[in-house]
Amino acid sequence: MTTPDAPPRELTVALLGGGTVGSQVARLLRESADDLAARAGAALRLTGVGVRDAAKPREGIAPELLTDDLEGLASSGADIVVEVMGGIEPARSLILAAMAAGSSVVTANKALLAEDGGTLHAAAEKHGVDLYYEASVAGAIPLLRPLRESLAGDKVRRVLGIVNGTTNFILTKMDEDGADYADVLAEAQALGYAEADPTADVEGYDAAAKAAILAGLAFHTRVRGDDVHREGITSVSAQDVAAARDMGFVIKLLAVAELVDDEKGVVVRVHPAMVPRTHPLAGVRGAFNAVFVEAESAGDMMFYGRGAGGAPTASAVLGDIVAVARHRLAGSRGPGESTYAHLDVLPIGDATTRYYVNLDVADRPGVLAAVAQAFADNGVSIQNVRQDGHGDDARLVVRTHTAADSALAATIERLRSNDAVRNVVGVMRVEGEDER
Ligand SMILES: NC(=O)C1=CN([C@@H]2O[C@H](COP(=O)(O)OP(=O)(O)OC[C@H]3O[C@@H](n4cnc5c(N)ncnc54)[C@H](O)[C@@H]3O)[C@@H](O)[C@H]2O)C=CC1
Ligand SMILES: N[C@@H](CC=O)C(=O)O
Ligand code: NA
Repeated sequence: MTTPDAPPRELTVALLGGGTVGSQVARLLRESADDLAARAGAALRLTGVGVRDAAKPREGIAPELLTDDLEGLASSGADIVVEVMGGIEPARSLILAAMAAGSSVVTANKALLAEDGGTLHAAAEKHGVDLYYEASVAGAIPLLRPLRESLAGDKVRRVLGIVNGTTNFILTKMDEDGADYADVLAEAQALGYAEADPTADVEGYDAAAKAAILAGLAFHTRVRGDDVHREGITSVSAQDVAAARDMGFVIKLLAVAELVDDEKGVVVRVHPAMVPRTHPLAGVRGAFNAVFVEAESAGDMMFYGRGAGGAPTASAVLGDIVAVARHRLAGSRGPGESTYAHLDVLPIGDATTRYYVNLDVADRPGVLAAVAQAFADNGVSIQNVRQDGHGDDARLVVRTHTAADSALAATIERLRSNDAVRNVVGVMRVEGEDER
């Protein structure tokens, strides 16, 4: 390959964070310097890497670049400040200080964007700088720019997918190897997929933050992480995984954001769901992510790729750095926040989906009819029932047609109060059956 002519200018880059992602960003800035300069239109010079312990050597980062003075680095007036440290504070203050000093910001921090993205966007607007965050959702996969730019002329109705690599890695190993949850989590941590506190992954907070960001971009409204209905995977047992497998399903942690109520509101939810093994999401294994976007004119689209890990995430960060660099050279900015739609974020009860309900019931006449009545009285239509007797008890597995979450919740409450229902063994939403 020929080496391009030396670019006429230099832009400075300050890096806040030198961990899994930051170290890969530093490596790519160094190893791909010539290509990046040719693409951006200026050389990109790394001026410093902010870390907790600047005395600790980091492979691939020159020791003189390391600093624990993150405030000084953030407000140094670098052309681009890259925040890959994570957490709410001091990341938020450092980003705001960087913008006040005239720097454009690239961040991978979904927790912060979902908590207080409005403040960051307002500051970017005020100071006339860019705020880019492709790495914050679905790692390497180009997803936010397509939503923010390519689909700006369409109307998105639904976004559904797997957006957390750690939990998908865990669920895949549980499904394929019958692996133990704790061992798999440790492996995901060692591979650099998990958050600093992996509770964020396994309890669904990370996916909820990403769902909030996706919903905001897809529907031009503001959604915060706290608005998202969230259930993690900690209550998914090996038995649940095996039962799903027996029925031809796989359990995935899904993030769903959809327009509801005649498009007056949105429901945004993160929870484990059973997906048919024939569905494309079932084949998304390990730390890969996949997101379906349903838009009015475009129809259905699927975005697939690596959702976690140092190098894949750094790829998305570098893409943003080049975009932001081009804007600075042109004296322009990318698109700002678009929240003109002001949609209500509605409760989970307004969501509609199918369900799988697993019950232990007394094996005596009339029980099946009573169970069916509980569903019927709450307007939940049964798709099929499987009954296996064992001793005095019977196991009933009920699959429903599409129903409101509130109706299903009322049905379960009614079943729990029925003496003949000894135990509600499992309740799980079923997604992706319609496409079969
Ligand atoms: N690891 C991954 O696969 C992905 C991570 N992200 C996001 O990227 C960001 C960074 O993630 P990782 O690199 O995995 O984290 P990490 O824990 O490996 O690295 C964090 C870095 O920031 C520094 N840091 C953190 N808090 C600091 C403080 N208060 N003062 C000084 N230095 C501090 C640490 O010293 C370390 O160098 C997070 O926002 C994470 O959510 C996004 C997509 C994927
Ligand atoms: N912990 C996250 C990292 C990427 O966003 C995940 O597992 O997906
Ligand atoms: Na992405």
